[in-house]
Parts: sequence; C-alpha cells; structure tokens
Amino acid sequence: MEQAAKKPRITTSGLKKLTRLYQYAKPYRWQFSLGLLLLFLSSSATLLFPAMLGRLVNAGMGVTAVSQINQTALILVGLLVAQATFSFFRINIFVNVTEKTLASLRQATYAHLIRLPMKFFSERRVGELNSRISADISQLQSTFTTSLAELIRQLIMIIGGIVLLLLTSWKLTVFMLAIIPVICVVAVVFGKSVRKFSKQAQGQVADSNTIVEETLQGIFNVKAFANELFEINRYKKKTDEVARTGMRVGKYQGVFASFIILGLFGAMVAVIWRGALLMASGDLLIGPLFSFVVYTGFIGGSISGLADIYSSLQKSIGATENLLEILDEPIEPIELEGGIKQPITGEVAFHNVSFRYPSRKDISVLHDINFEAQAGWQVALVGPSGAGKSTVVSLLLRFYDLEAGQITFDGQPAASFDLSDLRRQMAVVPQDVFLFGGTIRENIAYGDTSAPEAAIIDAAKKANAWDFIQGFPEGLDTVVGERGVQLSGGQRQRIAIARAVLKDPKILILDEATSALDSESERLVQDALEKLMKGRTSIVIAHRLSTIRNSDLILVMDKGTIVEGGTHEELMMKDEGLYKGLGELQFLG
Ligand SMILES: Nc1ncnc2c1ncn2[C@@H]1O[C@H](COP(=O)(O)OP(=O)(O)OP(=O)(O)O)[C@@H](O)[C@H]1O
Repeated sequence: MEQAAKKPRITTSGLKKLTRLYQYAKPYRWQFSLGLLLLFLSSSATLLFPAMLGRLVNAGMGVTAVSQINQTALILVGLLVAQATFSFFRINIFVNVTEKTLASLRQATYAHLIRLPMKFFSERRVGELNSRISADISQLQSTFTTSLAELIRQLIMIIGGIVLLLLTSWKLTVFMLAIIPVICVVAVVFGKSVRKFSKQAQGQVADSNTIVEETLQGIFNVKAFANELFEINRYKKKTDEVARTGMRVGKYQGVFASFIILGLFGAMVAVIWRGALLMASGDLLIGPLFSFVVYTGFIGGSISGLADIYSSLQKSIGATENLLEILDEPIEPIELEGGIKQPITGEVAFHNVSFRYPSRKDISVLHDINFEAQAGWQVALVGPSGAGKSTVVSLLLRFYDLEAGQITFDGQPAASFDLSDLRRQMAVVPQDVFLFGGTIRENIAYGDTSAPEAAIIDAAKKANAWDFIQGFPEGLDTVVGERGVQLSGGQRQRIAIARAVLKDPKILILDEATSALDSESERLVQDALEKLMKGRTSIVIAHRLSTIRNSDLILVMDKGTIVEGGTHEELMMKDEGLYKGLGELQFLG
C-alpha cells in the first residue's frame, strides 16, 4: 500500500533542510537562473494581457481612437508569441535542470544506501527504503518542476496584479482587496475540510467491504458458529456509519456550493457594482473596469493556487527529511575500488564472542563463542534452528559489531583489516541462491565482475554447471530470473558455486540447502562443493550428517553457545552428546 505522504509544518529548519539538497542542483545554477528570468518574463507578459484587453474594449466602445483596435490586437498577438516562446524555453530548462539534479540525488542516495551497515537494514523494511528512493524523489521532482515555478508565477501575478490595479483605480483596488482574498482563503479552507470528510467516508466504505470479504472467505466459520445475525449486525453498523458520514459530506458540499455562488460570484458582483458606480461618477472607464475584473480573477485564482503549492512544499520537506535521514546515516568503511591489500591465509578464530542484534538488544544471540580454524580446514556448524549458526557467519563477514570478544584472521584482530579487503577474500554460497534478473554469464561474473569469458566458462565447468548451461540454446547468455528461464534448485546452487569459484576466496562460507535435491543433482552439487572447498578454509552450516563426516572441526551449537566441538569420530563417542542424538535422527536442524 502506498504510504501517506509526510506533511510536516513548514518551518525555517524544514526549509533549511530543503536547501541542503541544493548541492545537487549547484552545477546547474546558471541554467536555473536563466529559467527563472524566463519565468519572470512570461509571467509579466501574462500580466500585461488584461491591460491590453481593456485597451481593446476601450477602443471598441469608442472611448479611444478606432485605430487603436488593430494596434492593440497586434500587441496582444506579440504578447502571446513572446509568452509562448518564454514558456517553451522556461519549461525545457526547468525540466532539464530538475532531471539532472534528481539523477544526481538518486545516485547519491543509492550509493549511500548500499554502503550502509547491515544494522541499518535489519531495522527497516525494504518497502520503506524503496519508497524513499522512488516516491520521495518523485515528490521533489514535482515540487521543483511545477510547484516552484507556480509559486513564483503566482506571486508575480498577485503582486504585479495589485500594483497594476492600484495604478488603474486605487479606490476600487482597496475595495476589492478587502473582500476577494478573504473569500479565497475561506473557500480553500472550506474545500479542504470537505475533502477530509470525503476521505473519512472512503475509509469507512473500505472497512465495511472488509467485513464482506472476511465473512465470505471465512463463510465456513460463520455458518459453523451460526453467527449470521452477528455478522449482519456488524455490517449494518458499519454501513449506517458510511451513510451518516456520506450525508454529512453532502451537507458540506451543499453549503460549499452555495458559498461559492454567494461568496465568490457575489464578490465579483460587488466589485463590478463598485466599478460601475465609479464609472458613473466619471472616475473609471469601461476598458480599465474590464481589465480590473480580469485581474481580480487572476489574483483570486493565484491566491487559491497558493494553497496547493503550500501543501506540495510541505510534502517536499517531508520527503527531504526522509532522504536526509538516509544520507546522514554513517556508512561502512568500504573501499569501492582497488584490489586486495592485505592477503589472508584463511586462518580464523573466534575468541569469547558474544553478540546481540542491534534491533533486538534484549536477546543475547551468541554467548562466549570460541573456536579456531586453521587455514584450509573445513569447519561444520550444526545445531537446531535458531541456535545462532547464521549469526556466526554474519559476524565473520563483519556485518555487525560484536558485543564482546574478538574475531581474528591470521592471528590479527578483524578490525585491523580493511573491511572490503576481508570481504573480497570470502565467498558465500547461500541456502537460497539469489539470481539477478540477467544472463547466466552476468550471474556467474558477480563473483568477479572483471573476469574474462574463459574464466567464467572454467568456473562453470568446475561447478558442474557447464553441461546444463550448454544445454540452453543461448548458453551463457540465457536470461534467468523472473523474465527468463526458471532454473531448478540444484542448477541455481551450481551457479552460486561457479560464482564462488570465480571469486577464488580464502574463506568459503556454505549454507547447505535444507530442501533435498534429487540424488543426481545432489551428487553434482556435492561434487562441485568438494572441489571448491579444496585448498581453502570453509565454514559450512550443515543440515545433513553425510556431508560433514570428514570435517576437521564440527561445532555443535545450541541456544547461542557451542555445546560440543571435535571431529565426527570424537563427537560420536560422547554417549549423551547432542551431536550423537542429532546424528541418530539424521537431521541437524
Ligand atoms: N536480523 C536479525 N535481527 C534480530 N534477531 C535475529 C536476526 N537474525 C536472527 N535473529 C535471531 O537470532 C537467533 C539466531 O538466529 P540464526 O539465524 O543465527 O540461527 P540459525 O542457527 O542459523 O537458525 P536456522 O538453522 O533456522 O537458520 C534467533 O533467535 C533469531 O530469531
């Protein structure tokens, strides 16, 4: 569901925030100034329009020379042409500046977002972040292209209009100003409250529909509990409410319509009446009165238009606050480019590691974890669901900060390594393989985006994936994902293995798939994994006993601690051991 746009009150601090986004527009400030100048010119041309119309009327009524008819008409055409030209360039310039500015803002927000630590993502929903990049930026787009220009135009219309009116007839202007703005403001406020009630009515209609939907879906329960009357009454109550709100909206709408007729048109009549009186006393000519009425319409429209601009500005400040919240979050110290500076051998150890997720500080997820894996070892993590196996892996990847203890690589604290350096030397083959909507080639190359074709093919061969890839008519260029070929679980796993092969990591992290593959697929995946594990440290989250028998170290976890550790043989000797128990069940959580 679309989120309701945030509408904070407009304050100086809010406006200041909006100006913080100015850095993205700065490169285009001269273009923008030109746009503003054109906007000023086109608005001024609009402003001259009623004056010229008045002259035309004067000439037509014989108040001024007939020769003025053609001359004024020509000036009017000239004005129109000038206005059209100014508007064309102004709109083009504004759109260009806005598009370029927003592209920079989008890119900066995304580049920042993707470098934020896992902590940030575990506390927020994907939908919410997605909306910031799309909806909030689109909101700014509409403000910068339309609302800002409108605001300036309306202000020019109001101020310029009033000045011209004062020059025409100050008496009539004072009279008009005493009534028209008040009526406009009342109309806007009134209109808003009518809209609010209509919204409330819509909400109630939705509520009553939910009752129908729920009861029809759960008709089995309604009937089984003989609750027909209960539901009928529930629905009646809601629909009666809808009717009551609807009637209230109707009353407001009626009053609003009468108000517009009496207030707005009444005010017009009042102005014309006053103007006619001035004409009768020889203080005003027909042409200027005509201009006056048109200007008054312009000014009234502009005052009413300001309300929409205000609301759009409010929404933009809300959108800016949302974006700045992301941009102000500290990012991870990630090096976007560059190779490996501090190579590791693959020796890794946890020393008294304790951990809580930042989003759930009350629960201790890992407690006093200790183990050491020498370079080239295969370490298996086993234990029931929720024991903390995946968390160990997340900490190894330095996704989160520890609560206590230390993780070391080659005897050096993890913090003494560059974060990107460490992650570049690890690879993960996850349980649920995530394939990007793209070709198989792109998906394998994710392990090393600069790899040449030969290396990709070699990786696919090592991952036992080459045969099935060749089976597709488009080979490596076969599109996978939502809009492409659907791969089987085993095939996806082999793509993920090929990705890891290409990355050639020192530490390999494997999260075994829980769902069983068919035996042929299982054999191909297992064979590829074994080849991949050779010569590097591997940390395997294991669910099947058969795959970890030969591990150098098996860590049995339960409720965030390591309860047993050793080789398969050692652990099977413990009669009361958890491993032995799990082993007998052939299912390791
Ligand atoms: N991002 C998170 N935020 C908060 N709590 C989490 C998060 N991820 C996991 N947990 C909690 O930490 C505990 C350990 O979870 P973890 O995923 O490490 O267990 P696991 O042994 O890998 O389980 P499984 O075998 O089911 O994957 C669980 O209680 C879980 O609810």
